[in-house]
Amino acid sequence: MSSAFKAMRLHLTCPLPKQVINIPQTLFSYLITNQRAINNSCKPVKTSNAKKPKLPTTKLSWEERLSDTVTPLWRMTYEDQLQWKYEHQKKILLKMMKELSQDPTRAFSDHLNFPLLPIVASPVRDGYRNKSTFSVNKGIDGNPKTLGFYIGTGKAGNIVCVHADHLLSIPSKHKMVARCYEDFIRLSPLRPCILFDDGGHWREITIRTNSTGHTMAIVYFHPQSLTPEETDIHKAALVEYFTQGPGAICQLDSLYFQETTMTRCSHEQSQYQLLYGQTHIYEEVLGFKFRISPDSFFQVNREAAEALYKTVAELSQPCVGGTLLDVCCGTGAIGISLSPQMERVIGIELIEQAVEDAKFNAALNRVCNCEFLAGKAEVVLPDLMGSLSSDGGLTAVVNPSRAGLHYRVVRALRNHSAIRRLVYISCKPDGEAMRNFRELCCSVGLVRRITGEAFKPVVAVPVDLFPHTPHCELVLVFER
Ligand SMILES: C[S@@+](CC[C@H](N)C(=O)[O-])C[C@H]1O[C@@H](n2cnc3c(N)ncnc32)[C@H](O)[C@@H]1O
Repeated sequence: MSSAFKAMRLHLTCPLPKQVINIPQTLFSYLITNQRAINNSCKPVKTSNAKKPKLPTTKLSWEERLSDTVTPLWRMTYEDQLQWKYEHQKKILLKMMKELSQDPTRAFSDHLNFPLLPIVASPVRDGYRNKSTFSVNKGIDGNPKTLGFYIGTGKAGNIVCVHADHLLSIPSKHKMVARCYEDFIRLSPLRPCILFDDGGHWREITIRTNSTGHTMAIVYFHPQSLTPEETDIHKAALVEYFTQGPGAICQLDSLYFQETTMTRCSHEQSQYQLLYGQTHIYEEVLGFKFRISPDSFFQVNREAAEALYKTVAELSQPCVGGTLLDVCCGTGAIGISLSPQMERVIGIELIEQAVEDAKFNAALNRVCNCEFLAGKAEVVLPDLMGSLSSDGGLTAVVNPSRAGLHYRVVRALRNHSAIRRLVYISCKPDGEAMRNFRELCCSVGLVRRITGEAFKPVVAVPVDLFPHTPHCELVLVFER
C-alpha cells in the first residue's frame, strides 16, 4: 500500500470531529407551523423504496472512486503532480504551436520556441479550497438527501452522490457545514430537488471561507409551487437550525438563500437573500483587502492566488507606468494588486456584484487609479478602445472563464496598436482559450475584421492553484 493511500485511509477514518457526524437531533425541532405548506408540496421522502445504486465491480471503495474523479492525482506525491502538470502544460503549448504553424503566412515553428518556465507550486496542498459546492442526490445507500459530489453521469443514469469527507482539496469546515445541511434537509419535510421538474426543493449548498475562518453558506432552493409565505417557513427553519440547532456548531458568519429555477443564476436574475449575518466575506491577498459578495468570483486557493498575481506582476514589469486593462476582473484582484506599478487600471467584469466589490475594494485599499466597468467585455471593450489614451503604454491582462474571450474582445485588443504586451491567464488553455490563441496570433485578414498586427507567445508560466487535480493556471505572455 502506497504512503499516499495509507494517508487517505487515515483521512477516511477520521474525517470530521465526532460531534459533527452525530448531530444531536433532539435539540432541534423543525418549525413547520403552516400545515398547508406541508400538504401542498411536501411529499415524504421514500427512502425504503429508493433504488440502491449498483456497487462497483472493481475493488475500489466509493470514496476512492470519488477521489479519482475529483482529485485524480491524489495518489501521486506533490512533486510528481507538479512534474505531471508541467508536462501536460507543455503538451498543450506544443498543440498551440502546431495550430499556429498551420498559418502559412506566419513563420511559426511547430516546437516551443519560447521559454516554459518552471511550474510555481501551491504553498498549500490540502484543504486549500475557500469555496466548495456540494450537490444533493441519491447516496450510496439510496438516500436521495445525500450531500456530496457525483460519480457517474446524468446521461448514463448512474449518478451516485458520495460524501466528500475524505477529499484532500476541501477544508474540514466546508465538510462540516455540508454534513449539517444534509442533516437539516433530512429533517425537512420538503423533498430534495434532484431534477428540476420532480417537484423537490432543496438543492446544492455553496460554502465560502476566508483565511481567518469566517464562513458564508449559500443554500439554493427550487420554489416549485410554494407561495412566498410557505417558503418563509422553511427559511426560518434553516436559520433556526444554523443559529440555535445542531448547525450552530458551524458558526456561520452569513447565511444566504437563493430561490432559483435555473442551474446557475446571478443576483440580478434571482436575489441572494441574506437570511442572517454579514453581507460579505473579506480576504487578504498580497497586503490588499478584498470584499467578496456571494455572486462574485474569487480564486479558490488564496495562497496560490498570491503566487499567481506575483507572477503576473513580474511578467507585466516592462509595462510599468502605463494603463492596464484587466479584462474579466472579478472583484478587481489583479488590477488592484498591480495598481502600484501602473498609472491607471481599467477593469471590466460581467457580474454586477463583483464590479461593486471591485469598486469598493479599490476604495477600501485607498487605491485611486482603478476604475471598474460592468458588462460583457465583448460589449464594453470595443466601445472603450477608441477613447483610450496610449500615453505611457497599454497592457492587457485577460483572465476569462472556461468559455474563453469572445472574438470581439480579441479583435478589439488586436486592433489597438498601442497594446504591445498581453498576459493571458487560463485554467483551461486546451479549451476555448486555444481559439483565442489562434485569433491573437493569426495573420491579418485570416479572421474577420482583425486588422491589427499579430501577437506571438514569448513566455509561459504554469502556476498550480489546484493540487491533486489535473488543473493549473497557465500564464501566457504574448507580444508584438
Ligand atoms: C476566472 S475569473 C477571473 C477573475 C479575476 N481575474 C480574479 O483573478 O479574481 C473570470 C471572470 O470573468 C467574468 N466573465 C465571464 N464572462 C465574461 C464576459 N463576457 N465579460 C466580462 N467578464 C466575464 C466572470 O464573472 C469571472 O469573474
